[in-house]
Amino acid sequence: MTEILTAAQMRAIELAAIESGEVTGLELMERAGRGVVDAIFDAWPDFKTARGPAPEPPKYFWQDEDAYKAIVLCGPGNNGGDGFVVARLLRDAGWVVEVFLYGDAGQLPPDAKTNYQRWSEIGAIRAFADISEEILNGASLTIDAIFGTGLTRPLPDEIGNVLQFVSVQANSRSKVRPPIVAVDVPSGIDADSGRPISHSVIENDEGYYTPALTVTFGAAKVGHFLDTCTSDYSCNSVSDRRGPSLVVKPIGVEHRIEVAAGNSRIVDLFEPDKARHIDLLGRSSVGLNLLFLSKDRGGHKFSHGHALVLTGGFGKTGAARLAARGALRVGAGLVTLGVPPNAQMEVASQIAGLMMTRVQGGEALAETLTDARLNAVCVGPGFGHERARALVPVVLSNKRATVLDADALSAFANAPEELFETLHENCILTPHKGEFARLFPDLANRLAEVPTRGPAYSKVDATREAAARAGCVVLFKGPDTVIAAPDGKCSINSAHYERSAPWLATAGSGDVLAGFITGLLARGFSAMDAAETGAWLHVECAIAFGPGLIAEDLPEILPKVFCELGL
Ligand SMILES: NC(=O)C1=CN([C@@H]2O[C@H](COP(=O)(O)OP(=O)(O)OC[C@H]3O[C@@H](n4cnc5c(N)ncnc54)[C@H](OP(=O)(O)O)[C@@H]3O)[C@@H](O)[C@H]2O)[C@@H](O)CC1
Ligand SMILES: Nc1ncnc2c1ncn2[C@@H]1O[C@H](COP(=O)(O)OP(=O)(O)O)[C@@H](O)[C@H]1O
Ligand SMILES: [K+]
Repeated sequence: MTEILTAAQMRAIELAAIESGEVTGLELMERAGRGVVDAIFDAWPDFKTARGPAPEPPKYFWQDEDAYKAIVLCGPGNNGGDGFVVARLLRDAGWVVEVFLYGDAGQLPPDAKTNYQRWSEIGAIRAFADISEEILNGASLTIDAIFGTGLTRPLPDEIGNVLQFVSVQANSRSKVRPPIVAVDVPSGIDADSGRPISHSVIENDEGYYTPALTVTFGAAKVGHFLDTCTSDYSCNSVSDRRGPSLVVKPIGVEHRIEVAAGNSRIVDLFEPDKARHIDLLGRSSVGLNLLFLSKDRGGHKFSHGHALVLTGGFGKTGAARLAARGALRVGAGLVTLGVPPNAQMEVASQIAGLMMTRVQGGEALAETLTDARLNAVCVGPGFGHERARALVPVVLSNKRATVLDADALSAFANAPEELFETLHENCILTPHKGEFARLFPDLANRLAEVPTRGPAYSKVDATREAAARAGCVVLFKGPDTVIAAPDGKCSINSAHYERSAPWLATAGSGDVLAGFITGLLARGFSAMDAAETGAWLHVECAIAFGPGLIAEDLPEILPKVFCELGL
């Protein structure tokens, strides 16, 4: 399990470590700064090997035209303190370093002030007002140590303007610009929601600035995997991989995080509500479920579940066929398509391993569902609103494990409460952003408001509220898919950083996801386990296939993914 933390949780863990006497705040800051410099050298090995140790006297640096140069932007809190440590360590490694401080040095918190003073003994500190385009462009690297987890309100213009410039600089596709390294969190982004706290920089056509590398400490923060924090504009990628990188550097508080993940005492110290924990899906978190994906050696098709995927009418059956193929590939023993008579020929001519049965209206569906072996249903892809309004209530009244996707959601835009009343705990709703807004307009509006303070309302908050209201699992799709259960259990399936899978943005990929989840329900997975495992496998398939992916490829690459997982 990879637990990711809110800013408040991280602060509590840091405080507990300091109060226990195990470590001082100053030492944590030193480790954090060291972690940033190590991550920089890992990401760009040339930066380490091309320069020797710092020669003396310091003024020599300013005359050394070949030395790498870093601009370090320090803020008024401990994030700025980390920046002073980074400045000192880079200087020790032979770099020319220029440091800029926002705010009054006299107001710095104690550890940051100590590091400010240490830097003052060896280098100059200038005000933000002195930053120019020329200075930023002349650097090999810019270090953003302005704000981290302590951002609480909109950025002052003085900082916003610098970030505005930095964002154009970092995002420019036409020119190679110096990369930006964010310390802990890109400044201006709220660590809990991944959203920028209001400033004109967010209006920029180029998007918010994306650091080539973000280095965070102890554990990743929830916001690293949500919303704007994951936007992928940077052309200054680390080494040969596309897109931004996130590195988590240990600073010695990790055992507390592990204890926290184990829900033992320390967790109660700072977060009594265990439903506030958020899991980042990874191989380890779905590992146990993967064991159950293997088929029983002595089993037969009926012992692996029978999924029913309902299709739309003539010319509209492709989406359900994609879902059905996904359900079969993921391991359901049998998959039957429930087809209206006008689409029978269309479907019959395009399937082999799948079965088909006629489902015209509610009565026929009720009759079909008298077969108790049909233990999971997928309803919605390519369905049409009329058919959805007629059949969804029948599906739900039969209390089968059910995935509701696409039109099964949109058809209830005018009366979401009607739908919520009939949902049960074995249901999963899989809305994309538009479908989510139709069913939960107030939550979507809240999510769309420009935040003016941190912690900002997040996709995690919205999905949790939606799940509680609907009374079932909600899987809110996107590159930052959030999955929540009514009891508050929540996870993020991130398709970012090393799991970046933009090829999933292709027609029909959501239908296959609905099919994967339905297949897992047929295999007996609980709603939450099916949603998490299905979503995780979906991204794994996209990564395994790579560029050029279309929805049809997803089920076909699944055997390779299974094979690599050792199934
Ligand atoms: N947790 C850990 O284990 C470790 C954490 N470490 C580091 O500490 C960082 C957190 O430090 P932090 O709490 O001091 O917060 P930070 O982000 O520096 O900013 C707070 C300052 O900014 C100000 N301020 C806020 N918003 C503002 C705005 N819009 N415009 C203007 N000012 C604004 C705010 O002012 P105030 O609200 O108090 O008036 C306060 O002065 C964390 O990200 C990591 O880098 C490591 O050193 C060691 C291990
Ligand atoms: N940029 C992206 N990176 C990763 N996954 C993405 C991206 N864009 C979309 N997805 C995923 O692709 C799927 C698209 O589903 P959906 O919007 O329902 O499309 P469709 O209705 O065409 O199937 C979702 O699972 C979503 O999480
Ligand atoms: K920062």
